[in-house]
Amino acid sequence: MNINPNLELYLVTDEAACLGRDFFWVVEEAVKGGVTMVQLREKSLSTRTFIDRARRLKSLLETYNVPLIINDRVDVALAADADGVHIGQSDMPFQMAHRLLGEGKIIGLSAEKQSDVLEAEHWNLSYLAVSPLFNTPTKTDTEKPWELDGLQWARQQSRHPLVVIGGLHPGNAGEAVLNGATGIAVVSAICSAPSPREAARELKTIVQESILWPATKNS
Ligand SMILES: Cc1ncc(COP(=O)(O)OP(=O)(O)O)c(N)n1
Ligand SMILES: Cc1ncsc1CCOP(=O)(O)O
Ligand SMILES: [Mg+2]
Repeated sequence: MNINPNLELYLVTDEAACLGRDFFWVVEEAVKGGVTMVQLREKSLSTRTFIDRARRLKSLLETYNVPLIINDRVDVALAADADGVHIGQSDMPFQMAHRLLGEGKIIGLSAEKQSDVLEAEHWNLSYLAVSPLFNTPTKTDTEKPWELDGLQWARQQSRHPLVVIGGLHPGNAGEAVLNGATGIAVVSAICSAPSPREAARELKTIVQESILWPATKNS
């Protein structure tokens, strides 16, 4: 697996946000709309059910060549032969996760405050998540949102690709990229959309146009 994945549009799953629709249908529609990476984020499943879900998702995503990331759980990532893990500041430390996973796996880390960004310079991350960028009802146990000025600061300080998460939607995705994000991660903007495929398509277009914007603005 390429440990420098395409981060443009990163879907973080939440079955409760799928409005009663089939979880795998929602993810597959999102992938058909242009999602470039998927994180399986499960907070209440048993370990066995988590592994079963991860293995099924892995075989679905393989057919689209889209990497699967497991939230929090290095053991589940190993059991499902996922492409990597996402760890936060209260999860397994980076060095341990890296040692257990070995080379060739994607490792992403959440930065919730300035000292997290500075500390992360020591590690070979695949990406650093600026988390949360904006307030979001999807996750409320967070530090203060970074907002766009905080994102600009993180962009100046960090050598890593930056993913932003928290409150992203079509109305603010472009400004996130223009202020330093390499890509955006979303839960509700895709999982709860009437059409996850169309929502993903719209967000992907915005991100890609914003990446190109400085180069094309005078052409
Ligand atoms: C892409 C991405 N960014 C941030 C998070 C949040 O991780 P964490 O702070 O560990 O919180 P939980 O998601 O585990 O509740 C994430 N999952 N993904
Ligand atoms: C998992 C996570 N980590 C930081 S904010 C968040 C939730 C983002 O959800 P939404 O895209 O619905 O705001
Ligand atoms: Mg976590």
